[in-house]
Amino acid sequence: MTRTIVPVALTIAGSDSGGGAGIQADLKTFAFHRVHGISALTCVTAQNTLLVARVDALPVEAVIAQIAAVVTDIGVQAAKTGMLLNKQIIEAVAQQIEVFKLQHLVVDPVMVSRTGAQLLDDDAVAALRNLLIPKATIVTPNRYEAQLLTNLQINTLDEMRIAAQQIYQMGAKAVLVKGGGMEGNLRSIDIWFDGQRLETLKTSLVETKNTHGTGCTLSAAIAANLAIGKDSLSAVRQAKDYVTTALKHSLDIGSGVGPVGHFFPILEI
Ligand SMILES: Nc1ncnc2c1ncn2[C@@H]1O[C@H](COP(=O)(O)OP(=O)(O)OP(=O)(O)O)[C@@H](O)[C@H]1O
Ligand SMILES: Cc1ncc(COP(=O)(O)O)c(N)n1
Repeated sequence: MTRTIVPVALTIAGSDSGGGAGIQADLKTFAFHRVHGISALTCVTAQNTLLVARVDALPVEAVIAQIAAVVTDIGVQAAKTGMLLNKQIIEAVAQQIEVFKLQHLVVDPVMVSRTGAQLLDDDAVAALRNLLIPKATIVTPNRYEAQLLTNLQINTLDEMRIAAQQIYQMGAKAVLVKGGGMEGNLRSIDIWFDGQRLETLKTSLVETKNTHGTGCTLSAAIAANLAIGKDSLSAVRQAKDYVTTALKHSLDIGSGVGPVGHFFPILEI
């Protein structure tokens, strides 16, 4: 029997019981890209389209064991981090990335949910900045996260550009400052900086309130594209197109902020 060769991507993130963000969004996104998804769960949220009712962290040892189990046996072409919740988990994840020399790493510095809940402890921001961002192939802060990382106020495209350049100095190979949390037309514009190229990436603006999971979906799609072998900027451009399509097919479920439609309708790649 011949072995099927399939690209593999790892997500290290939290569970969203509502199925719109976190591990659930990541695995759907990997599957859409025909990449086999493997996962290490960091925490379990009781969450819906309205709120995050509760968060339970997994023991650090459980996070370490999951990463070790999948990486040592299955192997991985690209990885992403999402909700890491606390300093201890960030330290353990950073260490595992080093031990297993994980390449093609997308760091999504998840801090607050679309419904306003805090998803990262206050004392964990420094650990994220010092331990994880320097290991990132691409780091993908949204407006709020970029503000917290840089201590800048970000209201304009130029301020997004300045933030991207400052975050680049923290050691990531490339930075994508996302515009979803900006006002008006800036919502569909992201800024890319890799030390040389400062690019403005723009897609059509989708008018929908159902934007839950856009950031998780984007970083997972970037990781999937890296696992397939695309270069970083092409991986980001194609991932952004995928998120735009998923937003156009977002799901009006629940009574709050619904999720993007990862598969609806089933789209051709
Ligand atoms: N209304 C929109 N129309 C088109 N693109 C959008 C819209 N809102 C967000 N995006 C795009 O979605 C991607 C994710 O950006 P966003 O700033 O929403 O991330 P985020 O805040 O981390 O998401 P999350 O909701 O998962 O926390 C970016 O490429 C952004 O440009
Ligand atoms: C487990 C988990 N991970 C990430 C997010 C951020 O996504 P959003 O900002 O769309 O709520 C979330 N709400 N839950």
